[in-house]
Amino acid sequence: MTPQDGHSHKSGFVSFVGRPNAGKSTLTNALVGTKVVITSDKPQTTRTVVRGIVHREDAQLILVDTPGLHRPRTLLGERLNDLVKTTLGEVDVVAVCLPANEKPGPGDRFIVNEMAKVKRTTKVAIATKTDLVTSEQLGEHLLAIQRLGEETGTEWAEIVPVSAKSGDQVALLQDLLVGLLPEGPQLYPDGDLSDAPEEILVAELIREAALEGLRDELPHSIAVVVEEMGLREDRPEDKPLLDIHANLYVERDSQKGIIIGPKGSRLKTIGTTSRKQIEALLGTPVYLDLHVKIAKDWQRDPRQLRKLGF
Ligand SMILES: Nc1nc2c(ncn2[C@@H]2O[C@H](COP(=O)(O)OP(=O)(O)OP(=O)(O)O)[C@@H](O)[C@H]2O)c(=O)[nH]1
Repeated sequence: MTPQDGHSHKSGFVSFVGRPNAGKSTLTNALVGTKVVITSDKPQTTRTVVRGIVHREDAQLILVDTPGLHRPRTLLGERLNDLVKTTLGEVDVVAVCLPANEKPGPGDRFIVNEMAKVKRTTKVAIATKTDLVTSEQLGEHLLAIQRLGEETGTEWAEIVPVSAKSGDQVALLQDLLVGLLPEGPQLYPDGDLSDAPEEILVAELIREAALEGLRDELPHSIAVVVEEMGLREDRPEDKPLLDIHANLYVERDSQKGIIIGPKGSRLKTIGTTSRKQIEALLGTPVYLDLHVKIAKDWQRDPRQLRKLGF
């Protein structure tokens, strides 16, 4: 955190939100550039998925995904909404992408409203795709963004116009985002990371359903791993079915009994509840095959922890 040469190092998490096609992925790639890692399944917490990491001498900027916010209309119930809010609360900066060639609409307002509810996270507005508009139109757009902030009670730390396509202002945006991060050490080593964000979200939804109504130390003893996930073959195109095989790990036999419940009733509820949420999140009917297993004292065993995704 305080290297000998006196320069501070910053690190932190930034989440790009915005409705579909707002330009989040393109901007992520533009920021991350070619020399660094894109997409990984390494969760900061169990709720966030790393999309890309910007490695700099002075900072590490970790771009993470916010599940749920992309598809507000298919969200089911409050739990998924809570999931979104928790995720936004866990990052340092949340940046909403608002394409310059479209007027901010109800979808944008929904997202900015959700952002406004999360007090501690710094909020940034990014006007994307600036190459598609004239400077006059861009001026209008920036004013509209400012108004959207005022109307929703959102305080923008920055409003930044950028074109990921032409590269215009991308470096400036990177500097501004780094400037908003707290001091901190490098959090991720360089290296290849694979992409499995949906498995992690699915595991998290199952874990949440399993935690419902549990008290004391048991919640910390639960981990969920999605072993397999794939569309079932031989299904008609308009009737897809997603097969998910997942294991729910507990530490002790007695905990297994609690999770399963009388005649399997609790496990059944966990399966039904989480299946509905997964279907809402992924937009596909799901067949969920869920098993409870014992991983003895997994919290104290680094190898097991790694296997369980921690
Ligand atoms: N002209 C122009 N087009 C862009 C720019 N950024 C993104 N696009 C285009 O806009 C479309 C959507 O971009 P994405 O980056 O996939 O948007 P997204 O927000 O990640 O979309 P979802 O994954 O659906 O949430 C693509 O066709 C991009 O090529 C830009 O700076 N300028």
